[in-house]
Amino acid sequence: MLGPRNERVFDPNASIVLVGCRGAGKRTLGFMGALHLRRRLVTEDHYFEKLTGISRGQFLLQHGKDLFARQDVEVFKCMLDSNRFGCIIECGMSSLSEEAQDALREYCRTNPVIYIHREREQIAALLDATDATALLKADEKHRECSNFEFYNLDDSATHCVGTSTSADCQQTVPSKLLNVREDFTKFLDQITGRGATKAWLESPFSVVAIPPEFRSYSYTLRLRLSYLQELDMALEEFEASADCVEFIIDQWPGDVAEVVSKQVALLRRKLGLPIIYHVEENPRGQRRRAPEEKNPVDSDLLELGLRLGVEYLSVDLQRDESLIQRALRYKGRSKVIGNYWYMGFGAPPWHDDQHLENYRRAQSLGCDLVRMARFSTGDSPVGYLESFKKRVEQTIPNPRPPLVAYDFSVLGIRTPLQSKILNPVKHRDMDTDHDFIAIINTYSHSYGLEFQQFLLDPLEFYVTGSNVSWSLSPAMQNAAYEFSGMPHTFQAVTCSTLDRLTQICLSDTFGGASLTAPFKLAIMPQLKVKSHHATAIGAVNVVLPLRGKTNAILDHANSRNKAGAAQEFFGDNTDWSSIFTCLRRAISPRNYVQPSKTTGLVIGAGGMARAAIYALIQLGCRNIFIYNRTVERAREVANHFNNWAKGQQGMVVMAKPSADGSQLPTLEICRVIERLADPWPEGYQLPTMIISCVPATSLDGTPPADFVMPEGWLRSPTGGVVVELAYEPLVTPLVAQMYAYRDQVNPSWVVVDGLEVVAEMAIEAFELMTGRMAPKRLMKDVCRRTWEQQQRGGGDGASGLVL
Ligand SMILES: O=C1C[C@@](O)(C(=O)O)C[C@@H](O)[C@@H]1O
Repeated sequence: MLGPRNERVFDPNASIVLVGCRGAGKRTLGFMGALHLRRRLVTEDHYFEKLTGISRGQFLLQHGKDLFARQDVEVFKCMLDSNRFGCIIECGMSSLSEEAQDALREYCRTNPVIYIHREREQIAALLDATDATALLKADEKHRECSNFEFYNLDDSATHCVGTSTSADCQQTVPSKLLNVREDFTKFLDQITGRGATKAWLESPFSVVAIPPEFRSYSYTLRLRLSYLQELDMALEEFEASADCVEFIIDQWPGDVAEVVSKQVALLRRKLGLPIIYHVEENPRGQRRRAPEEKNPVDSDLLELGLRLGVEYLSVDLQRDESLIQRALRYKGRSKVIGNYWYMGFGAPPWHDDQHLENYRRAQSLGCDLVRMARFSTGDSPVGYLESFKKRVEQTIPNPRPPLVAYDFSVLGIRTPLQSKILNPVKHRDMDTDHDFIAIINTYSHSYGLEFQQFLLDPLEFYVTGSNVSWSLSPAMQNAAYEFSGMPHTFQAVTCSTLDRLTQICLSDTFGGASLTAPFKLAIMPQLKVKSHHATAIGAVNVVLPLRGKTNAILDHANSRNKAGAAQEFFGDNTDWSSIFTCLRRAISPRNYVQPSKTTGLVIGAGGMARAAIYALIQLGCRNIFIYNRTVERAREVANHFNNWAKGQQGMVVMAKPSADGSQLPTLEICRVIERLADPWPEGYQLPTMIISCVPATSLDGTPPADFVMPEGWLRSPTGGVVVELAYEPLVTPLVAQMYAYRDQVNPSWVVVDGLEVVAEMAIEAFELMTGRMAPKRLMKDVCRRTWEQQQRGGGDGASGLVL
């Protein structure tokens, strides 16, 4: 039997509609979404005024309630109709009327309509107490006239970006909406289908570029709703414990849709992993349900998962046909995993034709993956499963969905080596009675086994350059290897000749290296492949060997963590991306980049300054100023990027203010400021993003760069972000100045210190070099602790070989 047509794949540019109660956060999300997808934001209020010439309030006053209601619905329909593509449409209260809801239902056939909701108490607190209950009741109707939903999780906690000491959380980000933006933009990428392609194009060796089912080994962290409901541990503790998380719904609380939506939102935010959404048919410890009861409930729950835009929906193919068909019809951009579970005694052995038949059926239904698990009493030697997988490959034509297959017993999955992908694992602190399949296997244990069985190899990684003995990278990387069950080593090697570096790289056990001066530029000609970012900047700081058997990038990416001869190398630049990440994280919504207005300032003209300029360009900033003591060097850097910009499509032609105030078009995106005593250039906004790329202490006997900002340049009324790259000392003159300025003049400034940036660099380098998700919190913590030890003169910090 063939699967049904997928009814929820829309034109990638189809306008996205946001509906929901007042106070749910539609306007803010609409604004974020429009910026992210570079679309026009259409709001109902504004559209009403555009069409009628007066505001809704005025219309109501002038024409009375009935005429207003009529007009409102007409405007609403017209708004949807005339903005079918390229917009984010924020609906106001009109979406509560029946006629508007009919129009939305119709719109759902061609466009995503997202129901935005959040904690009911929060909405109620924002509403007038008299109408709160009625409004919230009416709001539930939005579920029936939308095809997606987004749970807008509270983001009111303050966040530490970088801290001078980890305890005091000095640099609190003023923006409360940091996480919301991250959550919502990822959600939009998922439902529009641009996420995977974007990740792959941006950085093919990044962790997110390869979906878990196409990685050489991948693991699924199994988390049950019943377990999560009782959890007394922060979800963050589960970070980097797998490649994806399987959320298993194994109980049905009264307000199940709310509970499930919230849990999905929490998992997304705290773990940042793709979600497999599974609805268990017969959960252990729960009462047995009759088919008439469980089929409609579970079918609705499956649809809820799809509405929440989960990456994978897990559907049991032994269940009711209409439930399966409904899930497939509604799947949208989610991938469907078709399951066959043989849970009890008497499961057919792997050489039984039944399994092949099952696989064929899953394939013809259009499942994206097939998962088969059978209860084993020791009746089926491991070789049988291997033969079955070979049979699938030999007898079933392509495209064959990836296969996940394993045996399990009363002790859980028999061996994590049985299935290469989506191996079930649990968290190390989870009691064994919480999951009957994962039971004892954790990610690090399972991944470690791949090395013990020689399927993967211990490798050597380095940070190298002429002055690396104080690098914090060895401590961070070695902690991350240990966490992930990898027997790799990472060391600092002081060396300054290319010959010596090449010797290191050509070793069969070379895994990759972080580079510092003098190699960032010198190594460029030796690299077979470079990321386009590295080419644009003209420098690399991470190299890794290419050991794939073919030229395919996927092959090279999946050959990481394996030894062998390598003649070719890949180079990337994580200096820019870590500055980018830190800026993006710290910028407040009021300072979101507006290409024609926002200005950035970079201090310095070395390799890091280039990376900082590139980060600003990638954030959309087109007015970048450079200040450097040696003006000539600043000019060279500005010329480099202005020339580069000429060759780029889509660089906005900017308006340059002329002496008489008129605007002249120009492609110049970088300009040099010659003197600190100069006033901020006329016609340009004051900078809201400032990155200092000069060492605070001198390494070579020249006087230290004790840079501080001229007060006149700091007058941005909305504040901004200052990123300091130096961390010796951590509180540089600039950081000290900004703390004082924030306390005394404008609290809207955010300061990101050098340790935050260097930890981010190490995190990104780890992910590029190993292809595994980094334990970010652990690495950040080790970074600060090691730095503190070094300050106290502890021996553990400074290390490394001199070659
Ligand atoms: O600046 C840094 C930090 C670093 O030198 C380190 O010690 O971790 C590694 C470099 O690749 C990076 O550019």
